[in-house]
Amino acid sequence: MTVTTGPGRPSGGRLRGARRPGGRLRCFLRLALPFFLAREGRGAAIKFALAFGLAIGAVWIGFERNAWNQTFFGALERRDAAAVAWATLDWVWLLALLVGVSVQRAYLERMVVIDWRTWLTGRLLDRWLGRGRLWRIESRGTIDNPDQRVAEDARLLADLTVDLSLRVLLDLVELGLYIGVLWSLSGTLALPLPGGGSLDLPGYMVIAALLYAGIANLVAHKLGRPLAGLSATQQHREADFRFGLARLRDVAIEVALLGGGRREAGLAARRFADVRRNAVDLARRHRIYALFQTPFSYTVLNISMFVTAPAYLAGQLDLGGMMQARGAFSTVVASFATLVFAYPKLAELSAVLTRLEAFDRALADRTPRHCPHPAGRRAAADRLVLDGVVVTAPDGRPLTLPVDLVLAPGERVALTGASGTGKSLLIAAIAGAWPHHRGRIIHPSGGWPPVVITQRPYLPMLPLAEALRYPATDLPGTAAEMAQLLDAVGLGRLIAALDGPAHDWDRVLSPGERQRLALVRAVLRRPRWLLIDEATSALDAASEARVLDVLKGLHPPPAVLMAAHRDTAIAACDRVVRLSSAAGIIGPHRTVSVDGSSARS
Ligand SMILES: Nc1ncnc2c1ncn2[C@@H]1O[C@H](COP(=O)(O)OP(=O)(O)OP(=O)(O)O)[C@@H](O)[C@H]1O
Repeated sequence: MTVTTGPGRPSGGRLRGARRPGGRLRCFLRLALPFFLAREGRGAAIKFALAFGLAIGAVWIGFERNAWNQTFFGALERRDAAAVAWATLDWVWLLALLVGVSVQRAYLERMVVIDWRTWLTGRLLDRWLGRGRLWRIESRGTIDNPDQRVAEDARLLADLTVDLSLRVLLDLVELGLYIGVLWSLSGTLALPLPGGGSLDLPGYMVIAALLYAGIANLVAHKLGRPLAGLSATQQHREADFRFGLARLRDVAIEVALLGGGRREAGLAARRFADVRRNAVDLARRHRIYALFQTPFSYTVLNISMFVTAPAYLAGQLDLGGMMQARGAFSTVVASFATLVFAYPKLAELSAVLTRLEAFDRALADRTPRHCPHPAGRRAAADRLVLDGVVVTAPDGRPLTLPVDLVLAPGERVALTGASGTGKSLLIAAIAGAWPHHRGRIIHPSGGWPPVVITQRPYLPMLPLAEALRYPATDLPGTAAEMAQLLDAVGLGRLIAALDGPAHDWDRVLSPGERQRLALVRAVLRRPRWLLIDEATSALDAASEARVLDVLKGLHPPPAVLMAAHRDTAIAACDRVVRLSSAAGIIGPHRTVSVDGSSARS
């Protein structure tokens, strides 16, 4: 037995778009560290190390190709045909090696992305769909499109982190390798001073390369900073647009009957206009960025010529040496200016982490599925007790007046009240799915959690027998029992479909048929506590009578709390609790027995 009390106002309102310093990095570490400690992560780490090793191999080949400049151009300068021919053969061999290494490296890199994404997706799914968080997050409405954060943001995070981390590591290796080469080729430049004399500048090419790349990094940061915010908005609007389209499939029949196709096209076009508007802003910012990045990329080689020319003119380098120094200079600049080339992707990564950070915080909600808090208060007997329970909206606004109720095993109580008085939410609160309530809900010690039948039952796209066992996979109910129950509720024609193919049952069955299947499913679970939310509202009188007969004939009889409007359903219960909305009727709730006498509950 456990007691639940409402947690009061949610703190979820801060989640949308909230940012905290270092939050993105912490969020990344929270997601990444457990992966590398898990078995899958260790396998991926080995693949990453191999990909990195191959990438270093490619750097080494590049290094050899750079040294090849010296050999080839030296031979050319000496007009040594044989040496030129050998150098050409070397070039072919290095190229073949480079192709092999690069292809295998790209493959391993993709495999690491797949492993990382698989683990990440599984973890996000487990956390999102576990402990009743799916509904809690949905009911607060503070996280937009969580489905797309699992599908799209996890994919982007895996892609971008593997790509960027490999790139940064390689840049560091290249930088270390080529700085030494460039330093040794630079020699010492004697800078003439205005008052006569000169200033000796050792390793001047290294200093020039680092200065040049450092300034480029600063400019890249200045110009690229707005890209992160624009990328986040783009991902958000794309997700809204996709969700709107996907939702249309669920309401296709209603849209068709209402003749709403054109209007829906207009609404979708309006959402797409939001996508487009931000995409244009993003494209403009990319253009500004490219106005800097493109000339930077194209001019690195030329600049390297101007920087290395003084050493050639001073006779410190021959032509081959100058060509080698030129290659080394470009590589040092390109590796040190890693920000310039990676900024657009870094901005995208930052946007993804901003979205995942808010999601991650919502997923950190530790409210237990069925017994929020405080646990430990015991009921005197095996009963469900509601003590002054007020159901509230997520913002704390009361939706009902205080409800007192005691439900004993085997009892059947009807919950009535005008539409919108909070019957469904009270049932959800008792079941632990609606955390917004005050007062105490004391759960019974045995047979809890209850089995709940909702007004619009959900049947997963599985073969019918499996859909009837959902969410369990191995209920004790046999095929014969299922068939008997289907027959009892007037759905004998579906017996043949029990082990047939999966269908989208929401589409191929009527609401009344789905309600009857939901009752069969609940009975198969042999409930001790049954919460029913207008589960016969779509049935004709005869079908409803059959369903109520099944309910009354259960042995041992479960305790039933049934939200109902119809007299027939109410008559099947021992007592009635009438609910009034907090905004409507003022006065105490009354428990009324069906024979007409009434008593304070
Ligand atoms: N997520 C929500 N946030 C805020 N208010 C909500 C939310 N869900 C429902 N409500 C409001 O709570 C009130 C009670 O809703 P509920 O569905 O429990 O009524 P009900 O008595 O079951 O109605 P009906 O008999 O029509 O099924 C309604 O006024 C509804 O607008």
